[in-house]
Amino acid sequence: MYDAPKLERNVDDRTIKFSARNVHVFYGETEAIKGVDVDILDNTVTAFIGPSGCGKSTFLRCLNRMNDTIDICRVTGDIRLDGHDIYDRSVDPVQLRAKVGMVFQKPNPFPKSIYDNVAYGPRIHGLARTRADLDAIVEQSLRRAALWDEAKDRLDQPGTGLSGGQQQRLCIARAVATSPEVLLMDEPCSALDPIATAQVEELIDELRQDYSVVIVTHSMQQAARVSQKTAFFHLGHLVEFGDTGQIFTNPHDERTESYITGRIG
Ligand SMILES: Nc1ncnc2c1ncn2[C@@H]1O[C@H](COP(=O)(O)OP(=O)(O)OP(=O)(O)O)[C@@H](O)[C@H]1O
Repeated sequence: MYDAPKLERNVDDRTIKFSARNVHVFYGETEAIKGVDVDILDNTVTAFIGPSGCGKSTFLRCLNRMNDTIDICRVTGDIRLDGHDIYDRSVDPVQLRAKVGMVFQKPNPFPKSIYDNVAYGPRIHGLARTRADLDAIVEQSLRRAALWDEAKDRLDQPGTGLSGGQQQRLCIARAVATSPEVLLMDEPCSALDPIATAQVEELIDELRQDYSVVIVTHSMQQAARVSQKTAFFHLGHLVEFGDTGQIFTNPHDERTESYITGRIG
């Protein structure tokens, strides 16, 4: 069983960041996402939950076109970011991914210094005119990722030399360095110990002041702790989407109830 979630999360009329309609995803002939409609709000943490293989990561990857990198994967339907079709031919997926950053399950810093890990995105996107600009972006990003104090005296040391939790915060700093509007997180704590997990969860709560955050998690406790909105996926369908408190205490669909009470999944 899970701990009762906090109920009131100030979910008001925030602006819609992503709007997805009738999204289907196929891997070859296999349909992994079967007609998903959802609106994802700004300044909100949205959790994607559901049993293994239900399509959470697949749908998450639609939001920054990471599925484009999988040859056999085909996405249909309409996904808009701030009203603009992200699958329009004029959209450059590299630019899109700067706006819609991603943090993966396993911390994956580049084999470079801490500084260069964070500076990488701003350099390739030409976001800094001078070294001082770049220094400022690196410092601000590390501060946002709650890593500055631990990293400031070792910026020239390899990112891979940090602890697992620090590496994940470095990956978050790297993602925020390109001034994204949305952060996608695919089980960002699954490789972390409980203390590092708590730090990253606290950080996620802070990040929503500036970003729309979407997190895939296997942990219902984590979804209840960090999110304001929860989407329950099952067999490629988005079965239920609503305020996190409602989903966990008063689910409307039987399948959601079965999952959160541990009967399926
Ligand atoms: N690269 C791929 N090629 C072929 N099939 C894939 C690929 N990635 C995912 N799938 C299939 O798509 C379906 C959804 O997988 P997905 O990883 O999105 O689910 P998930 O809910 O994120 O699962 P988990 O919680 O186990 O990570 C599964 O049946 C999976 O086998």
